Amino acid sequence: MKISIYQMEIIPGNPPENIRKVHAWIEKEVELSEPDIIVLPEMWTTSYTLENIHVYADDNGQSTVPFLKTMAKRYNVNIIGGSIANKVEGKIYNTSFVINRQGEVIYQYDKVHLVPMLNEPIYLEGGKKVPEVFELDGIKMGLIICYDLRFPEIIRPLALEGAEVLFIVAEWPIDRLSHWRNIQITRAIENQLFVISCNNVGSYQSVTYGGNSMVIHPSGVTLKEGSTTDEETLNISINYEESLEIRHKVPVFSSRVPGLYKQGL
Ligand SMILES: NC(=O)CCC(=O)C(=O)O
Repeated sequence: MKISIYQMEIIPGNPPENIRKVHAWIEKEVELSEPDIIVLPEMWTTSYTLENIHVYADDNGQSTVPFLKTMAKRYNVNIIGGSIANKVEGKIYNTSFVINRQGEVIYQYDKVHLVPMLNEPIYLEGGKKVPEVFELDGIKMGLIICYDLRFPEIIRPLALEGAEVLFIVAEWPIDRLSHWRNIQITRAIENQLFVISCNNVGSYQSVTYGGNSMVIHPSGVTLKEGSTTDEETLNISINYEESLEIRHKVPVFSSRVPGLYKQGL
């Protein structure tokens, strides 16, 4: 499975220009690398321009989703569509869309945990459903959005339901880069799955975003990592079945004692 990750410098508050930028990147990337999956960052049409997000938000994804569907179908590629500010019935969600090679939206997720450090709860509405497993090319996967990474309770069920790959789309600030890197490695090890993340670079107002998009093997080894400051593309080919080998060697899942664990906390 070949994956291309766009560690993008997002133009703040300019959805049409960001769509043009992603369009050009996809065209070039498909020709160069022929990926099976491409991955975009969180809030890639606007960045965290939250004071004006009601102006920039996409109404029910109607500008962004048809664009992503066209790209997927035209280039025969699956798309983990980062996330966008998505206005639904007057509320704005941080929503991710997953599109298959046929150009169909096969999964949609509204970010559940809104990040107080970026004032997200003031401007956005949290999702009401935890992430679920979806399939691309017959492989089970999960997807979370940035701050969700700090909540292992929504990631474990994905692994228990068979996800072998976890995508993280993010706009993670440079100030907490060590958390970003270390928690991802921990999630890969504890859940014995591939972690594939896409962060942005660049700054908006006083926040600088820290890149370091990552691909982590289920053993915890970092296979690929972006720079902290530069817009770039990460290309990697993974064999998702290696997660099964790791699960066989260190059988964490069969050692679990769920009957003893506290529910609902
Ligand atoms: N965009 C985000 O959710 C940022 C998360 C963050 O800054 C943190 O968890 O720290």
